[in-house]
Amino acid sequence: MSGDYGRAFAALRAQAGEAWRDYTRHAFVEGLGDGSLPREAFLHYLRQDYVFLVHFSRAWALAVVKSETHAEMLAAVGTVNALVAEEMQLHVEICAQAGIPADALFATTERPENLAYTRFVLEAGYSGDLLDLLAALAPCVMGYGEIGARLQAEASSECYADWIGTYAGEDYQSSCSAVGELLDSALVRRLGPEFETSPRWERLCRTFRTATELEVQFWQMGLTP
Ligand SMILES: Cc1ncc(C[n+]2csc(CCO)c2C)c(N)n1
Repeated sequence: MSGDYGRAFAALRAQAGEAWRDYTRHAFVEGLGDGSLPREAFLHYLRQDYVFLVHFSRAWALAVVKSETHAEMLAAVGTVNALVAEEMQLHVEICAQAGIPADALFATTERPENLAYTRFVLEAGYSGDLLDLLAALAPCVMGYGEIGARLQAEASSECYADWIGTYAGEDYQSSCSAVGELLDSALVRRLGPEFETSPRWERLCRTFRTATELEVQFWQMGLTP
């Protein structure tokens, strides 16, 4: 169940092994699918996720800075816009319906698991190039694509159908494919067509795996409001 998110993603996902499974089949995820996730945990997750998206948008803005071609800039700036104008907006609306106003969202105290993840991603980009940054960003983007598509097919409850529908939807799935293409072309441009044989590949794999492990910690945090 890996969608068609490109060649590099398939290789990175395969080498992440157990961590990828722990992330995409976490108890929090299964609870979204069968409706057993307590509402309180979901709202706590959404509040934290709003703060996450603030920093994640900054990381994608850094991808614009680290781009070397117009095509790379276009892909990165498109993601910044989707995040700020759509995904963050969706969180504001869901939270407003649950009685959490927008200013309270922005003032949410960041949990350490949240801080660790986003600052790890930003640091990968600050001290590295676009490849280091994309290796840290990819688990988040493609993982939710994979989770959404699987839950859409398997979910046994309508409880979290909106959330599932957002990530299973055509718009989101095509943005995952676009990020997959960006990752493949950025790798070929910098490391050549046989990028898996480059001395840099192992470190990119490690960055991807660490970000995946931080996603697992983020779900775990969601279960403990
Ligand atoms: C902890 C956490 N991980 C991943 C996502 C999903 N996500 C974050 S940004 C983005 C858009 C493209 O980069 C998507 C789908 C999330 N919301 N929260």
